[in-house]
Amino acid sequence: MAPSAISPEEDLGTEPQYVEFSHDGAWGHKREILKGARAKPTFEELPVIDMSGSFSDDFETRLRVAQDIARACGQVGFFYVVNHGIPQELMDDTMDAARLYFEKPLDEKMRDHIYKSKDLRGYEPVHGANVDPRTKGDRKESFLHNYEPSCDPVPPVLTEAQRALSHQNLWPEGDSRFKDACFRYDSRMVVLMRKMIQMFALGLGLDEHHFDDKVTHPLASCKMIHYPPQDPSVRDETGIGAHTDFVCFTMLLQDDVGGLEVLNANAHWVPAKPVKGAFVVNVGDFLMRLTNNKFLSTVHRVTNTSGKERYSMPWFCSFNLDATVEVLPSYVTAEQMAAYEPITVAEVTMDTYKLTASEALARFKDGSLTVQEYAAALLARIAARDADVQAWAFLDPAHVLAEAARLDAIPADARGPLHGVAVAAKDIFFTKDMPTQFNSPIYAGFAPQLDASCIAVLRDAGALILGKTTTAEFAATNVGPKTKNPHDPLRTPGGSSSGSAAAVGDFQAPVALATQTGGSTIRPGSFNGIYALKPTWNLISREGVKIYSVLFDTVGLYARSVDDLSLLADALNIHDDEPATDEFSVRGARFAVVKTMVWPKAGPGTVSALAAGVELLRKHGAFVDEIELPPELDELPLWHRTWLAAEGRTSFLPEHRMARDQLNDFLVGHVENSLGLTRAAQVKAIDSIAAARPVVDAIASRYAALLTPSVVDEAPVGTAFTGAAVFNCIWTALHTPVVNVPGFAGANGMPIGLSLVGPRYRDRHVLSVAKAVGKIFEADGGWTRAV
Ligand SMILES: O=C(O)CCC(=O)C(=O)O
Ligand SMILES: [Fe+2]
Repeated sequence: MAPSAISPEEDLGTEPQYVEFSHDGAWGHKREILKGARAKPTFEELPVIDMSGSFSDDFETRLRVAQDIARACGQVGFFYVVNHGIPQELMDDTMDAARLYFEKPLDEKMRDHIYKSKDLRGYEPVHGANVDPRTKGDRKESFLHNYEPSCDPVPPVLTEAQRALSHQNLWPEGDSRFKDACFRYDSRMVVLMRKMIQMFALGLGLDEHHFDDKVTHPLASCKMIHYPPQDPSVRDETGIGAHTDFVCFTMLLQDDVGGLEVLNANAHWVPAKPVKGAFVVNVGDFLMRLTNNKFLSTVHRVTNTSGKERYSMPWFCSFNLDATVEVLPSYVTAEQMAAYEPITVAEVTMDTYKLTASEALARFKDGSLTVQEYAAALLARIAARDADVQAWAFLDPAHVLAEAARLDAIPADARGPLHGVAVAAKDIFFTKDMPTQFNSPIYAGFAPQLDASCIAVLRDAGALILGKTTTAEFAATNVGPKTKNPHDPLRTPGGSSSGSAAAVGDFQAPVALATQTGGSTIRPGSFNGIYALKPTWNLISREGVKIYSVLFDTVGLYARSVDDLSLLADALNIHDDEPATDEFSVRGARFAVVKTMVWPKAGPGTVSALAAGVELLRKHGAFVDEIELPPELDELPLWHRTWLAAEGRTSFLPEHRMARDQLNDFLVGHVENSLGLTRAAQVKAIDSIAAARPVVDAIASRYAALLTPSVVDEAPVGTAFTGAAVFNCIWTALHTPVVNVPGFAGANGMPIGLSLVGPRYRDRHVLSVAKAVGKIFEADGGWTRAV
């Protein structure tokens, strides 16, 4: 059957039919269409409530209005209010301001795009939103701004914390008339909102002022909407898909065109016909929560088949961002327990981009977040930070949102274990839907139509591949791409997985794919203050990843929590022989600190981080031995370098032949064997490494993990040089699993991590150790994440 967003009650057969809608921010709720004998008593029109009595000095008069409102909220969830005190002229002027705004050329409006604002304020073009995932998007453009305390006739006094929470608007540049018009309207609407809240309180049997202190600086926003006419024969497009409003309640101003429809209990659509001078008021999800479902957050939609342009302006009302929404005690009974946990407005509306992958996944599962909302929050974060961080080699927001809509449309029981988890991929992993260019001019515009093996596995598990992140050329040089360290834009994020580490460190993606041939996963992990896993070599397939060294290249992972690394490890089928314990205990465990043969290179930051790490482990009841690797392994770094040159000589031959002048000198040197290395020396190097592996495995097996530096020091200043990999290439050559654990700080406050190392194929064990150790290092290591 062709998808249909319009009039689902047509073609009713004997099978039950449903209307689907989005509720509490998630699509997939449904209500059965009931006809004839099965129909329940329900509303067929929306009540009109005269507000004039609410302004009376007489309590009984106010109470009567409040009771009318409460009745409407309980039976319909929608009503008109007239005599509300907002002058008609002000309504008309604000509508005119909206019309004028939408008449501007698209490219001008796109300068105000919501993705340029961290709080998703500003302009959203036609099809930018897609409430009903069966359609190609909402046929509407809108401009969203929130009420600003400065236009409040009762200006709130905000604490520092409240100011930090508040949402920032994005106003069109050089258009103060538009902004002034919005402020004039808001300064009256916020007063009406407070009056309405008092009526709700009274109607709910509470003191009239019960909620007053929750609306002193409310989260209130005004969305100006323009619905261009839609073609009635186009079935996969609608004005706005069926939904309930997320907020406490909405006060909607609409023009005389019509098109808003409200779903009654029989799943029939009742038109909310335009009534001159009236607001259409509807209950939102928060008010439904407060009243333990007594007030109805009613489903509604807009289809504009009038042939005319339609304009509307919902004013969305919620409590203060730091106010708690909890079920009113008077609505909890022995028969009816509280249906909702207490939650602050901020918790439900903000900082979605900060969720870890595991947290986001839990919210997709409980239906409180859609992948589309999550993707939009990440895109907004990216838009707000991209000029400073520049982590992306390729990112197409429209494609990300389309993918998110596709994922939202998957029925709950068919969703994968990584459903909706957003993954950033270093631009050396092939992606079938995005270019893959290795930061090499030779491959400009290159777009293999195939996913790298691990991308295919992640996608199959339901991951949302966000985009491609910057890399050093072919992930094979120390020359940084454009990317800056999110903790200090004057410093390198490290390399070669520069963009992946910076994106995760900057909350632009919860997790990312990296690779390591020398120190390309662990070093940026340390520089950006995140967890990094370099698994046992070839545990994650490298098929579809540009090759530097077959024997060293290792696919790695980034996250801001060990749980997220484990989540990815599950999806990538990474398992030890013996299942790792969930609750590894540092107390009583034995660690070995290994300074390694390159310790003289350690800077003051790493010297003190390692000392602090040892002290913290001991303080928490661990035994820490100080050990040395056997002296016959002293040449490991040299062997690594020698063998790498052998493989580089092979790997970059095509580029050398095709475009030598566009290839980095270091890689040209590989192909031309500029170091004059003999094959005999290279064979000896790799054989010596191979012989060292079981030796080091045996040492590592005696301990919970080896503790060793991740870096020389904090990220150096400048972005041209990505830093030294001396502390990493040893473990890359040895193929051992390594986890960078953040928590320490250098002389300039930049993050420094330490590496935990285990024997080969004990990756899950090392992760479980890293989880326990990470808690300690993050709590007391001296560095806290603040970007
Ligand atoms: O435009 C309308 O009439 C309704 C808009 C709406 O429901 C919304 O933006 O939530
Ligand atoms: Fe709505």
